[in-house]
Amino acid sequence: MTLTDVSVQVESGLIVQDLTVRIPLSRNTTVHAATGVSLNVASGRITGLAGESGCGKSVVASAVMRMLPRHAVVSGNVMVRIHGEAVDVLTGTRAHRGRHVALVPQSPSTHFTPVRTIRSQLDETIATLESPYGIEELAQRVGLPTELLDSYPHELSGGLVQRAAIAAALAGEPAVIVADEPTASLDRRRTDQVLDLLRECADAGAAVLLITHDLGALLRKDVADTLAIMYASRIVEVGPARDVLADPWHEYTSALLAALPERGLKPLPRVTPALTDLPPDVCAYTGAPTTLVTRGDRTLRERSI
Ligand SMILES: Nc1ncnc2c1ncn2[C@@H]1O[C@H](COP(=O)(O)OP(=O)(O)OP(=O)(O)O)[C@@H](O)[C@H]1O
Ligand code: NI
Repeated sequence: MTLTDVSVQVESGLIVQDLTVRIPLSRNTTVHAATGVSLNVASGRITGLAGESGCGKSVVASAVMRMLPRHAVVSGNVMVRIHGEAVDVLTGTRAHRGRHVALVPQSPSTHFTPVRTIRSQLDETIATLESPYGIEELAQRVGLPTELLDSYPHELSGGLVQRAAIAAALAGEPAVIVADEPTASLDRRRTDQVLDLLRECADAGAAVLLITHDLGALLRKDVADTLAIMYASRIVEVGPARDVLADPWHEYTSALLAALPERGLKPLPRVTPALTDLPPDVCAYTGAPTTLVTRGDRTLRERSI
């Protein structure tokens, strides 16, 4: 089975098949923002998507959220399956946002407007999404003390605002939650709390795509079931998170792990190339022509010659 056959594995959840996104900047310059990205996230599971800044992680999130720039050229499939029924994200209506798929953003304080209380903004989300939940119920679910609901975003810590953002994401009972660097501005304790909360969301049935460049947190918390590693717009390997972290198959994954502070901060041997200047059909990391090869439950982009 290859990665492109993933649809048969996911009864409920998110399926990304061969997603390619090109963003024209000028007549001669195009950003190769995502190339042949295939990923699946089953209901009840967390799939981590990790890689350095600028490799295309948020572009994948934007495709799933239907938030790509209008002039982006997109091919491939993004589907949300709910009990076997598929919603085509790329061609369907925008109504799916918040209901089928919800975003937990990187900077929740920019997600909420500063001039209104958390309560009024959550109330609005609940009304817009016709949420089955009341505000107190949602606040309790994410561990946001209800007496803080009348605060303005700037009056709360980053961790608490992130909980409010997760409450907003849960309001529409989404089948899929895309968390794009949800712990980027948080200290270790609050990072761990948010990761625990995402685990609870998955345990309650959501398919969670967790975008991060913090492999250290994934190692520490063991929160992802599956882990995909992305480099210069392409997935270079994917497999059970524990296996990928303990025994990386791609040299880029090994380099990322060696660069962690707890592993000696070894500088990455190559800088990330500009995505405007990518060679076709070769791995930007190794320079070799590559194919995706699947062995058991792991897939690797490996040299084809
Ligand atoms: N709207 C856009 N217009 C033009 N280029 C874009 C746009 N959005 C993203 N890009 C480019 O696409 C590439 C991938 O960006 P993306 O934001 O997905 O990276 P990322 O992996 O999420 O990085 P980070 O970890 O810093 O968030 C980058 O080269 C970026 O400059
Ligand atoms: Ni990003």
